Amino acid sequence: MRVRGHNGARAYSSVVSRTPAPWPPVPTELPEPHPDAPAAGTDLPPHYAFCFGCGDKQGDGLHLRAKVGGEHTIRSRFTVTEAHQGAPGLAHGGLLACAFDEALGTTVGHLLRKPAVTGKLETDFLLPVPVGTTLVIDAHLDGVAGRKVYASAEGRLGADGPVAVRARALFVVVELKHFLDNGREADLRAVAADPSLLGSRPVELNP
Ligand SMILES: CCCCCCCCCC(=O)SCCNC(=O)CCNC(=O)[C@H](O)C(C)(C)COP(=O)(O)OP(=O)(O)OC[C@H]1O[C@@H](n2cnc3c(N)ncnc32)[C@H](O)[C@@H]1OP(=O)(O)O
Repeated sequence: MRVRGHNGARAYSSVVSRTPAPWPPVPTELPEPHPDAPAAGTDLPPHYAFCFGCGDKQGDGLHLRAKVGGEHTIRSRFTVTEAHQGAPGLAHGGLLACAFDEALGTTVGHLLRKPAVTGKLETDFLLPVPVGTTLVIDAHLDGVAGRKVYASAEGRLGADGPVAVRARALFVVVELKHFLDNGREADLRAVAADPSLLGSRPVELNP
């Protein structure tokens, strides 16, 4: 059914439907984790010190921490602080989406051990997330079709709490050239000078 957006543009009601579309949207294979993928129970260090999602050097970042779960899952946690507010005392939805981007990207990167970037990220916000909450995000690698990698996640208000956010994402596997060609030179040089800024990486980078 066609509906009209507020600006008169044509839209399709399926875009805003709560009925989930088939996922993954194309036929995929679910590969075995890479032989060098970290074992279940491994705590994963930040992948880049200045990453807003996980970096230690981002004061008001999310400081997400991740641990390998089962074969295709990684559990991440982050605690919502005052710096993450959208409405008084509540997390900003865009920052919650950032947390899921990070949790899903970490899952893809560590289990496949290939560099990949987010092509598409969908979020369903089911419950408000108050400041002080630790959001526990369980992310799952769902399937691979060529360079396209599909992953999904749900985030709970505490480990045993209700699901507050769900997300699904498409990642696209890229060459290292993607980062070298597009990254700001000063930051690439900083990493070359101090490789420890890249604390956890699925492949060796040598910018
Ligand atoms: C241990 C490591 C932990 C890392 C955690 C990091 C978490 C954070 C991750 C990020 O936030 S990454 C930053 C945000 N993302 C970007 O900056 C990506 C910007 N986009 C691009 O650079 C390019 O558009 C992209 C590399 C995604 C694709 O360009 P390409 O020219 O390489 O590929 P192409 O456009 O041919 O797309 C490849 C396939 O993906 C499909 N595709 C790409 N974008 C899509 C999209 N948005 N929706 C649906 N399909 C999409 C595309 O149709 C195609 O499908 P087919 O193979 O079937 O033809």
